Amino acid sequence: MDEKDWKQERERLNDVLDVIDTTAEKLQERKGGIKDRVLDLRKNFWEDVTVNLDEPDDVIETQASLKQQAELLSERERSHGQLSEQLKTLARLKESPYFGRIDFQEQGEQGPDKIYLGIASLMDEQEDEFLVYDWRAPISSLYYDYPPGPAEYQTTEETVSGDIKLKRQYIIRNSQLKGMFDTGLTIGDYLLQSVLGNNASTQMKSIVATIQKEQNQIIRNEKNDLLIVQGVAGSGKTSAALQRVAYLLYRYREVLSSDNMVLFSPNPLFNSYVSTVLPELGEENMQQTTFHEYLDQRLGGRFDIETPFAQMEYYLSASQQPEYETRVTAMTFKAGTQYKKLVDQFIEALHTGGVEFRNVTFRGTVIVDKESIAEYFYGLDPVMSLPNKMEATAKWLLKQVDKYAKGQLQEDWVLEEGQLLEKEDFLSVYQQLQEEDASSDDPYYDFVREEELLRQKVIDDNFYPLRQKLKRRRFFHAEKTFHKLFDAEVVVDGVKLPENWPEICRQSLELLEQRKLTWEEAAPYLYFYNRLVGFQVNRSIRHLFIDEAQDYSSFQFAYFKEVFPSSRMTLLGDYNQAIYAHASTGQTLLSPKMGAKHERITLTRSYRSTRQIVEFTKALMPGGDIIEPFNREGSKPLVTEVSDQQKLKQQILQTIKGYTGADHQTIAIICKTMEESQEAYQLLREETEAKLMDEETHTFQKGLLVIPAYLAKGIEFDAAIIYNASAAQYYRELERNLLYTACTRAMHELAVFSIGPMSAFLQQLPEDLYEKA
Ligand SMILES: Nc1ncnc2c1ncn2[C@@H]1O[C@H](COP(=O)(O)OP(=O)(O)OP(=O)(O)O)[C@@H](O)[C@H]1O
Repeated sequence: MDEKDWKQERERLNDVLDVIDTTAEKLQERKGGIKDRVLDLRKNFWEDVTVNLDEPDDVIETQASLKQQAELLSERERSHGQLSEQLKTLARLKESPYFGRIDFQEQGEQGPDKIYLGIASLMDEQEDEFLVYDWRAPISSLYYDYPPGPAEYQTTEETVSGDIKLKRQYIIRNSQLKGMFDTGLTIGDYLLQSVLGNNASTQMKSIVATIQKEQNQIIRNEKNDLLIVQGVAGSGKTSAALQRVAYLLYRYREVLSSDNMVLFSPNPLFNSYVSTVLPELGEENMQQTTFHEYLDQRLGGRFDIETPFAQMEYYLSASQQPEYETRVTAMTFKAGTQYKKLVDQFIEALHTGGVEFRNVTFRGTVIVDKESIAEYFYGLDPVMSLPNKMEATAKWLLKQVDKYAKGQLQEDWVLEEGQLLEKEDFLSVYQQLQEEDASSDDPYYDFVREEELLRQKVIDDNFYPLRQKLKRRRFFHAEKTFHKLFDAEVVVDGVKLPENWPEICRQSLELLEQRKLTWEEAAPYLYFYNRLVGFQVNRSIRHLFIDEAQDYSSFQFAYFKEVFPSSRMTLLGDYNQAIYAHASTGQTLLSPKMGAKHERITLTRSYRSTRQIVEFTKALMPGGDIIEPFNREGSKPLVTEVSDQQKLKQQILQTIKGYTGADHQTIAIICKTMEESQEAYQLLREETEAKLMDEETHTFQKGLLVIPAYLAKGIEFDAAIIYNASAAQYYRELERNLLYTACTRAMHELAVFSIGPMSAFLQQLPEDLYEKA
């Protein structure tokens, strides 16, 4: 690239910056004008409305006038809001107007078009030419998908073919052109190198300038309702998912908003970690939640729901406890399709009998007893669905309650309670009397009518909670009905039950009776409950994203499909990072055998860690040879065996010192469990400023952190220290995955310690992959 190129590019950049400035000035002026008008409108709102309530026609006219005025005001307020958004985007563009360019010669056209790509589009002052194209525009996909040479892109109407003559990248910071280079096949290894070489951040960054071709396939994917992404650790799954949200918001901006999208993420810490990416791109964040939060909203009032982390903690550290094996088998079995089949069969059987009902009582008197409810329920047309039967029964019961309530009107207690009503209630009775125009000349009539109204008020108030309960289907006992699933006499047809099913049943009942819902039972129970009363279907969600999808069970997935029937789904995950007990059977949502019709994209390139760290971590996994490191050099991981905890402490302190000296700003000591994290924290707290991260931690900070591996999921650190990767700690297959997950959090440095002999997973690694201390 010669001086002439630099001169031209600098001049162009200055021209674009001028346009940004003038556009911003114009918008600012318009915004000021609108603001004045909004203030005026608010001030004079009532003066500009004709208020006349004399005749019915006048009332209608007044209403129309009010509506018109309110619409005008909100329309102005909206344009004011939109202008503010546009100004924010311009401010972001000014900082760095574009990051790439392609010169594209369309077939049959003369001379190539210069297409500059940025985070938003910008037009020239005459508004007839794009100075910058939004990275999500159809033509921009050329930049991500092709090296120079023949290329094509898809618009909504057609495929446009041509030739890319040039592909160039820019580094523009603070409105200054700091660097540029022409690239070949991949989008500048150089730029990617420099981005990936930076220190880890406590917030995820947008990757629009360096999206890789295979990631672009995920971002712009529109073919299937179900997209499954299996990507190795650090391959950019989460990054691609977030850019995909931004892309969809752009592509369907007329019909889709951030409220129509939801991301299920592994933990609240992760939620805050990714929360800045979309705002950085000028988009609002989608809804974000965790599955536990979601279940807790639905069932939290009735049960104490175990968190997935508590389940994991139990799985990893309670092996000495009685009944451990039973519980672990339950974790696996209840996550799978066989258990779903069992629950489905159980629900089917409830069509003919088995639902437990409650007496409907009022002040200790049974209005309708449970036997009569059962008789009514099971007397309904057998072809009706269970939710319809529930609805019909609720209606019938409400009628019975109404009848009973009428009968109570003249009872003494009603009058007695009437005396205790609040002043406001008397006032409202009085007002009602006046409205009825009943305050006749006959004082006796007034007296009688007043008492009647007071009695009615007492009855309404007293029966309100009961009516609400009936509407919420509390006339049947969901929990007791569910307990029957674990009764010996449940008939199962074609379900492969685990050998220790009787023990599982006993344990399940014990837990349920204490109102404890284990993590493996939570989704099945909610599914069961909804099959009885009807699913609260959410049709407003159009796109559902599930990150770390390998951690969800097929039962949970089945639940998602019921609740979000109108939603497209993107599942992203890595089966090598499956760490929950149910994955021990080898089946996860990402397994190639997934039944539903779907498209599958596999990412094998790992961007997060240095080549040396990737070579080390890939060797930990069977089949890991498909993992390709991105070429970024660093030092080999360090593996150290020590004899006891005091030696471990010395070594870790020394390693931390080295890392801090090398300017690494986020250093994580990753432990197997929370229990071990507490131990590590106690060991180091006096000599360091370590912070302990737990389930309750919602934001992640710089510095030295002590964290269990399952909370570090999805997050990355400049340097990772594995606290104790000993043979005693990591030996089961899922612990291999846990160790892999922990090690793959490191971007630049990795140190693995072990008290006593190291885990067999490490022992089998070729020795040239690490330095041994
Ligand atoms: N195209 C890219 N350009 C720049 N950085 C990238 C790109 N793709 C991925 N990265 C970086 O690689 C790191 C890993 O990305 P991300 O967290 O999205 O991966 P992941 O597949 O979700 O990882 P894991 O499964 O290990 O949690 C991040 O720092 C991300 O910014």
